Amino acid sequence: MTIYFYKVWQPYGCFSNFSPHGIHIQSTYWPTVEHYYQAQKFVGSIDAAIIPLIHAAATPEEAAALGRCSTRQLRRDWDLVKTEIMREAVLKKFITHSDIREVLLKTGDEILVENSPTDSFWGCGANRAGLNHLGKTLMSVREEIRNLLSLTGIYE
Ligand SMILES: Nc1nc(O)c(N)c(N[C@@H]2O[C@H](COP(=O)(O)O)[C@@H](O)[C@H]2O)n1
Repeated sequence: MTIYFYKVWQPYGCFSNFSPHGIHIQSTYWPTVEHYYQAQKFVGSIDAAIIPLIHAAATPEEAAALGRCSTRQLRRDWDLVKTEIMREAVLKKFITHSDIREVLLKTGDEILVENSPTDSFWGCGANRAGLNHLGKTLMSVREEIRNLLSLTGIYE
């Protein structure tokens, strides 16, 4: 059975990057993965001044709106690095928060799909044929955590 998720208040909402699960990365605390991901778009760009505003955004929706502003210049390598940046943040989220780690592990080998009607890169898009990179990232993180647990048990 494929598991579809999207909004935080829907089933499996903890898989959304908008879920309220903070992460520490390189000594900085980010309130959600979405805050971190949107801010990384501007590292090293001439519009890097937006980063503290994204960091301070009251909600992930606000962080996303700031990061999606089309008049600002993204870092040049964004398309090359964004999937690895996302993977690092999502892995950190599920290593940090044991309750949602259990939810992820309990999905077994089910296919996970971000059911975004508007995003066919991170999600499946309106026709459900999109690339689903967030779902793929979650499945890869699930596998990595499973392997880490079986080797060391360090997250117990
Ligand atoms: N608009 C919106 N609402 C949500 O609740 C979402 N989960 C998403 N998807 C996330 O948006 C991010 C991609 O943003 P960019 O298009 O690269 O600015 C990514 O975290 C998706 O999972 N969107």
